[in-house]
Amino acid sequence: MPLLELKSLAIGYGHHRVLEDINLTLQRGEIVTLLGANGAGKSTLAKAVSGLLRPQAGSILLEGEAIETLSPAMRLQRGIAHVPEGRQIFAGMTVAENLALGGYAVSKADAAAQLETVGSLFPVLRERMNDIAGNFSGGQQQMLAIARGLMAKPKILLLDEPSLGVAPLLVAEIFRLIVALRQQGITILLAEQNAKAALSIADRGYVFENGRITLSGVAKDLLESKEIAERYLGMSGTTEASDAAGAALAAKLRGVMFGAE
Ligand SMILES: Nc1ncnc2c1ncn2[C@@H]1O[C@H](COP(=O)(O)OP(=O)(O)OP(=O)(O)O)[C@@H](O)[C@H]1O
Repeated sequence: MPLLELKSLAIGYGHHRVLEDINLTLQRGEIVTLLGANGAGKSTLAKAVSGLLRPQAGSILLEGEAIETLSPAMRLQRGIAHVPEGRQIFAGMTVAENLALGGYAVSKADAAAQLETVGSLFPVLRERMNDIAGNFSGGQQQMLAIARGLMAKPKILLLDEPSLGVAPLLVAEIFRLIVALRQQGITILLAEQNAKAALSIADRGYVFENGRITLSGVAKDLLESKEIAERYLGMSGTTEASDAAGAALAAKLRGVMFGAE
């Protein structure tokens, strides 16, 4: 049974339908990336999973149990933590205060244990516990946002554009950190515009276009397919689609684009 399963999900804002017929699975221990251009609906999907948006149709199953009617707080208690786009840290508060808020839903003992884990994952935060978060660089604020999410002891971490507004050197560190989180047993759903970086650490990926998933597959195959890279992921200069998997995906892409397999 998948850890998380989205079935025929439709999501939107009022009468504005953004996503239609979304079917997606997340297995325990996976990093799965959501790819697509600006406005493709990646954040919208993340909000529906964490409960900030109610789906208009379809279901969301966590370990086989429907959760689409649960509040965000209840989903957090069940193990889904959302690290939103733009970080949304409490800029006027200290690092320690931000982390304490992240741990509000777990027991004191769990929060203390998570604080230890977070401290060892982010030495830079441990050293600056009493500093005001708003004075941090973009990358450090992103680390704090991830750390705050971890304080809830999640099974699933929804990371929305963690590389946005972060200096290149720190971007690499953040992606390394995501891999380290998976090694600690956390399952990750990663929405990213930095498709190449996301696919290079992910197990699988889903491509969003025109409100639907137009393509999904093993991250390595998506990364190696030149056609997909150029047409769907906005990347150029990647290597030829040299193997059978890449060619198969390219054929599928032609099917998607021209309505024939
Ligand atoms: N609060 C809102 N009310 C109405 N429409 C919205 C709202 N938030 C997003 N949208 C619309 O939903 C669509 C998908 O936006 P979304 O933010 O999910 O895309 P995205 O793939 O995450 O892109 P980005 O990386 O730019 O955030 C867009 O057309 C956007 O204008």
